[in-house]
This record gives sequence, C-alpha cells and structure tokens, in this order.
Amino acid sequence: MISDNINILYNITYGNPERVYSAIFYNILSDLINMVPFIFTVIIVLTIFDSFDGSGNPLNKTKIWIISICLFLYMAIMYYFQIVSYNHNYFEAYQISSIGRMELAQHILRLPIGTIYSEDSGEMVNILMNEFTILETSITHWIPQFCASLIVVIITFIGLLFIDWRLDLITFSPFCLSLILIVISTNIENSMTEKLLSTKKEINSCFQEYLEGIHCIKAFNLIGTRFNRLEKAFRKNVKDSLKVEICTGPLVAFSSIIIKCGTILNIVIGVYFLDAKIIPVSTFIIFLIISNKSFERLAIFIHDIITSKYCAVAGKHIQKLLDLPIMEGTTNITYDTEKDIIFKNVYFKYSDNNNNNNNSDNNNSNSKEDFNNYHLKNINIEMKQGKLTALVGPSGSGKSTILKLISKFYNADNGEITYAGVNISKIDPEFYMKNISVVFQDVYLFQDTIADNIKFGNDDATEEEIIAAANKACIHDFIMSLPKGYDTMVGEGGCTLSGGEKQRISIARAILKDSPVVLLDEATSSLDPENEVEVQKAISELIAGRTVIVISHHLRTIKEADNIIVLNEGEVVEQGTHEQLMNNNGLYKHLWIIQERNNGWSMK
Ligand SMILES: Nc1ncnc2c1ncn2[C@@H]1O[C@H](COP(=O)(O)OP(=O)(O)OP(=O)(O)O)[C@@H](O)[C@H]1O
Repeated sequence: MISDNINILYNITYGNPERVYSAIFYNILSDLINMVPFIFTVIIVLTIFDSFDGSGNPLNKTKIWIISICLFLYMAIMYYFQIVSYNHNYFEAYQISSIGRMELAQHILRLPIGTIYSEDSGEMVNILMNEFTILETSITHWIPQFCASLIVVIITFIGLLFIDWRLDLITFSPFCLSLILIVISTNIENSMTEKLLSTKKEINSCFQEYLEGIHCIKAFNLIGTRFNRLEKAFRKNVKDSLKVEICTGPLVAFSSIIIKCGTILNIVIGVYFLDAKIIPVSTFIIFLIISNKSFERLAIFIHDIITSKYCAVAGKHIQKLLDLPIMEGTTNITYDTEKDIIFKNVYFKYSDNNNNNNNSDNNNSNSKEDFNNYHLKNINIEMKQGKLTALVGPSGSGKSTILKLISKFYNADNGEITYAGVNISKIDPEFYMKNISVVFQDVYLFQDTIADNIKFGNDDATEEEIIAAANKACIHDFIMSLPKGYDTMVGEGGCTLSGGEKQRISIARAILKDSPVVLLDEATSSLDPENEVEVQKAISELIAGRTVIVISHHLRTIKEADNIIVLNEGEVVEQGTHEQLMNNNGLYKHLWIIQERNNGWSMK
C-alpha cells in the first residue's frame, strides 16, 4: 500500500515528487493548526465542568478569557498559514503543470518522426491538455489534502492512545473495515479508469479528425456518418463514466458511513466506560470532540484514495510519453572540409521501431532475405557539396524517404549516412539541422505574422534581413501590398494565402536560415504555371552556391542537375547526368519519354 502510494505520487508528479513537498508541508501545518480550536474547546468545556460538577469550585473566568484571546490570535495565525499553504498549492501546481507541459512538448520535438506517427495525435493532445488538468487539480487539492489528512489522523490516533487506548482502538476500529472496502473499490475502479480515459482519448481523436477533416466531410456529404462516430464516442463516455460511479459510488458512500459509526461506538462504549467508572467525564468529552473532527478528515482521506487512482493513471500516461526514447547525439563534432552527403549500404523500413536511437550501429545484422520488404535497399549514393542532385523515380520508389533520412526524421536501419565525414546518427539533431533547410510541397505556416513566419528560419534576423530574404524569394512586393505588410497575421496553417505565396514565404524562410544544404521536396509540383515560374525564380536564389537535393516529378526542371539518381522500388537503378541517362536507355529515358508525350512535345 505504501509503495503503491509512493508510485502514485511519482506518477502524479511525473517523476518529480520533490516538487510538491513544500505544498504538502504547508498543508499539514495548516491542518494541524486547524485542530487548535478543538483543543481550546476541550479546555473550555473541561473548565466549565470543573465548576458545575457539584464540587463547588468557582468558574475560572480568567482562563476562559485567556483562551478567548488566544482564539482571536489563533484566527490571525490561521489566516496567515492558510494563505501560505494556498499560495504554495497553486504556485506549485501551475509551475509543475506548465514546466511539465513544456518538458513534454520539448520531448515530443526530440522524438523521431516515426515515433510521433506511431502515437495517436488525439492521445497526445489529450495528455497535454486534459490529463495535465487532472494533475493540476490533484496537485492543488488531492496530494496536499491527502497527506495532511493522513498526518492529522495519525497524530490524533496516537494522542488519544495516551488518553485512553481502549476507547481509542474501539473508536477507530470501523476505519479498518472502511479501508478494506476502499481497497476493493479502488481495484474495481482501476480497470474502469483506464477504460474511461481511453474513451476520453477516443473523443479527442474523433473531435480532432472531425475539425481537421471538415472540408472533406462537407465536400463528400459525410456529415451524418462522421458525426455519428463522434456521437457514439460521447455516448460511450457517458456510459463508462456512469459505470465507474455506479460501481464505486455505493462502496465509497458505505465506507464513509462506516467511519462515522466510530462516533456511535464512541458514545455507546464511552457511556458504558463512564458508567463503569473506567474513564472520567473529561476523557469522554475529549474523545467526543476530537475524534469527531478526525472522522471528517478520515472521510476526506477515503475520498482522496479513490481520486488518487484516477490521477495516477493520468500521471502514468504522461510518464509513458516521457519515457519514449528521444533522438540523441553529440555536438562535439569536427566536420571534414568536404561537406558531401554520402549513403553507404543504407537499408530502411518504416516500422514501429523507427524510434531506435543510433541504430546504424547494427550494420548488416539482418539476413539478405529480410531486406526484401524494406522501403530502401542497399542505397549507395553521394551528394556532392555545392552540386545539384536530383532524385527521380516512380511514385513510391523511396525519394521522399531519402530526404527524410537526410533530415534525421528517422535513422537508417543498416548502413550509414554521413555528412562532412560524420555519421549523422551520432550528431545531435538540433545541431545537425542547422546545416539543412527543407522546402516541402505542403508548406505549414504558423498562426503568426508573416515576418515571424519568415524569421522562423533565423530567430536573430533583423528586419532588413527578413526583407532581403523576402525580396530574394520574390514575395516582398506581395507582402507590401497587404494592408499590414509584414505584420499581417497568417491564419492557422497559413490558409489565408495561396499555395504559391505560402511556398515563397517558406523559401524566404530557408534563405534566411542560410544553411549549406537545401532539400526541395516537390516544391513546385502543386502550383499553376504562373506561380511555378515565380517559385522557380525564388528557388534559384535559394540554391545558389549550396548543396541541393531536389525531388521533382517534372523531369525537365531537373535536366541540368549535376547528378540524377533514379530510384525504383527502394533501389538505385541508375545515376548520371541527363545526357548519360538518356544514353543508358533505362528507366529515366522511359519516364522522360512518357512525360514528353504527355506534354504533347515531340522527341528530337
Ligand atoms: N510513414 C510511412 N509509414 C509506412 N510506409 C511509408 C511511410 N511513408 C512512406 N511509406 C512507404 O514507403 C515507400 C516509399 O515512399 P516515399 O514517400 O519515399 O516514395 P516517393 O518516391 O517519395 O513517392 P511519391 O513520388 O509518390 O511521393 C512507399 O511504399 C510508401 O508507401
């Protein structure tokens, strides 16, 4: 039970229990001080009894006055401690929660893309938002309250033992029975809590999908179908929540009532003891007042045990996400002067274990047959510094996968990829990515100003540098035509701009980053001819003097490349210049002829 609770505390604070120690301390202090009026009450009652018990003693009014003044002073002290404990609770909770959220967001950023894809994004949002909120509540209310109740009850129990151990044991005996009921109830609840939280996760996923896919849902008139899924998830949530309440509610209520039976036992046995002259009246009164107060704490304690399980599950989910291995590497790197990118016997397969760290050490550990279903097989290529390398091939041949490996989104399963002579799996991802700019086909712009979206490539850039980059990317005039110019807000996902405009902003971003390597993933493929010309101009500015690796389905755009690598079914089938490949009569020439024919051009 104790190790269980330590685990719960560990989970709730996601591995940092020390962060709530001060909140717990102040709560215990505040609760102990809370007991003072009851002790004063006991003293007053005993003083009154002293003069009205027929002994003829006069009422000690001075004592009552002193106690009353002490009570006034006590109020001030109590107020101070309550404020301090309140501040600690909330300060700690919001601190822990915001530090935790940031730690988790940073952790997610350092996870391999493969791990992120294999995790449910709805679950991640649920953890970051809902489960952190559960923990906030648990840190502000549950943990300090639970610990304070426990300590107060233990101190009361021990204190009363010294007054009369028999009456003490009898008074607190129902608590043992109630504890057994609570253990049963928490065990029932354990499995249900997991189920309930997974239903909440399902709601999140459905809702996220519903909002993100709203265009598609409307276009294909799927409103009813998709809404039904959402509605079903909501109904399941209601059902599961009720199930938890129905199964555990009566047990919890029953155990609270059993605890209160302690008062009845206290009265019945106390009166019997009084009658038998086993205890004096003062002992009976002390038990009545003090034990009643501790039953209130016990009821809270019982309720908190139930809540703890719910919080612990949320904490476990957060911990599980934090335990996912991140991509690591060193920044202590000495690059060669020749900054080529070289693939040596690289094999790669998309799978759940793409989150392996530095897994290029296990070279050639698999048998040849195992490699048949790999998405990249035995890739041996060189992308020379300052040269333009093009990747071409049919759809699904592995072009984008090569760019993803160069970007360290994944590590190779076998073989090695080197940049300037260093195995990239050994380099710290952030440090390495300073060398790489990527322009994707689908540009993502953040809900921020245009200037900040461009500045994303270099946080320290000045206004002049931003404008210079936008000029080179052929987007400056367009930005200046907007009412707020560079301060214009871009809608979420950049939806207020056209594809070509977004693409040029992303190119300005890459120009500002000024990295030696540029990766272009079909940057112009979704654009109309007019926009394509503009974007091509911007790309020419971006790639000048850099190592460029480009994927393009339009072969005429890469005709002048220094090296064209042709892929098919995850393998390099040929490479060379356009002329060499045309003379080869291989796949490249085949693809070229098809494109020429489709464009309505004639072969010379
Ligand atoms: N995240 C992923 N998980 C599993 N398989 C994937 C993933 N991404 C790509 N693949 C598979 O890997 C293979 C190579 O895909 P890749 O995207 O590299 O091809 P491509 O040549 O860039 O294709 P296209 O020209 O159509 O973009 C394909 O069979 C594809 O289905």
